[in-house]
Amino acid sequence: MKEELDLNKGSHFRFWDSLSEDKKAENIKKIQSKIGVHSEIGKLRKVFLHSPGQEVESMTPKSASELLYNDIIYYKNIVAGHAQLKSVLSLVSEVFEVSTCLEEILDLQQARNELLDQVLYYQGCPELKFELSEMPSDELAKTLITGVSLKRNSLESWLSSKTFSLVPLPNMYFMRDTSMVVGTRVISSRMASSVRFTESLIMRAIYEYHPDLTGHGLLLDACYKNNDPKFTIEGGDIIVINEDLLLVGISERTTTKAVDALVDSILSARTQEGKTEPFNILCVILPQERSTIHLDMIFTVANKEQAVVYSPYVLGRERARVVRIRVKSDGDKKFKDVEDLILGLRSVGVRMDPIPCGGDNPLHQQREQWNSGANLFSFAPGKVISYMHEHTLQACESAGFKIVSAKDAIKHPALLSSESPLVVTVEGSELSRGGGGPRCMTCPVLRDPV
Ligand SMILES: NC(=[NH2+])NCCC[C@H](N)C(=O)O
Repeated sequence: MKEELDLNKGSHFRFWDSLSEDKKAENIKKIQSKIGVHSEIGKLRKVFLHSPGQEVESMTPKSASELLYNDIIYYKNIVAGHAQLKSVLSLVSEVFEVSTCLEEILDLQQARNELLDQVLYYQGCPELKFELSEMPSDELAKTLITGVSLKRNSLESWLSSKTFSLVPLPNMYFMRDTSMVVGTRVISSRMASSVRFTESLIMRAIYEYHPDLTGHGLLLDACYKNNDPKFTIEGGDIIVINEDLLLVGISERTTTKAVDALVDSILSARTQEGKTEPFNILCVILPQERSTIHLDMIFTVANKEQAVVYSPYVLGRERARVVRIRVKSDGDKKFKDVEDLILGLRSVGVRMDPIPCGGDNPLHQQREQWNSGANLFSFAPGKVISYMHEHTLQACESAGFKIVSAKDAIKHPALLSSESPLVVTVEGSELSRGGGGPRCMTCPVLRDPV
């Protein structure tokens, strides 16, 4: 961001920085009931979702790829699939709709003012400030997500190739990427693509001001570190295995620079919390391809010792390189290449048996992975939500999971508390064309310990 605007004036986070170490530790205890994610599978208590709206229809075939979509998609066709996801999650957890939280913080004058300044400055349309600040909060929240068309009221705008002054946010329903809770703190993402930057500003403001969430420090404030294109980090690349182990994708979206900074932030957060045991990060160097934008496109945890994987990049000859970083509390770091992700996990005491996305046939593997078949979301140990991919579901069944459709689960919620591992399937043929699956659409805020 350019220099003139003081983006660090956010009151809560600045206040946090000024606290003594003892006060920070006290606050961390208080916030533990509000936010906390120490695994991928702990019983879900709070989760962010965004039910997609008209913003998804803002793109044309020409702009789709720039807006990070595989194709244009139709709002009507994705509503049902997303509603199934939301209904299932509402049966097991509190669901925060982002637009509602946004609306609520926009009632606070300071939050409204700061967020508007940041978004309009970043999008290069400060002239909209007056018009937008006069809007009621619900209308403003909607406008920030669906955008404002360019008014053709000058020669410059008449001849402009732009369609919008304030660009819409069609990727907003991929909640996973723009912020994340790791342990008891938040990482505010720095998006690799500018078309998603406003989303991360919105999420940062929500964590800063929303009464149900505020009260913690930021683990990494990457959102504001936006002068350096080599410093980007997105939630789809961060997988929390346990309190002492993270998996990180080094990808088109998450850079080594950002991960180095993350390691240092975790180290200082752990020091504040009085933790003395070493922690590990397994870094998976992903191929820079459209279908592997994030680590969670090739690996998601489905149960205590089971993960759905895209075998070619996790286990096969083309497998991704994996580097283990072991960090001691005195700051000593050891780097080591490990054989593959599964063995890397073993090397730090975690067993994960792979369930192959698409089964064993390379054709099915490629087709189902492309449509986010390896991207499952766990709402409790052994309870996952997946799109309907025939061969992946068969592989899950062989690995001991029962399959239940979201429709049936919504009609008979008792199905969700079955003893056996469960895959709940949602209709995703159209949603997946936005480029992600159930894990990408969810951002857990609070989970029980496993
Ligand atoms: N965690 C994920 N895999 N997210 C998928 C995000 C898809 C979105 N269209 C993007 O490219 O940013």
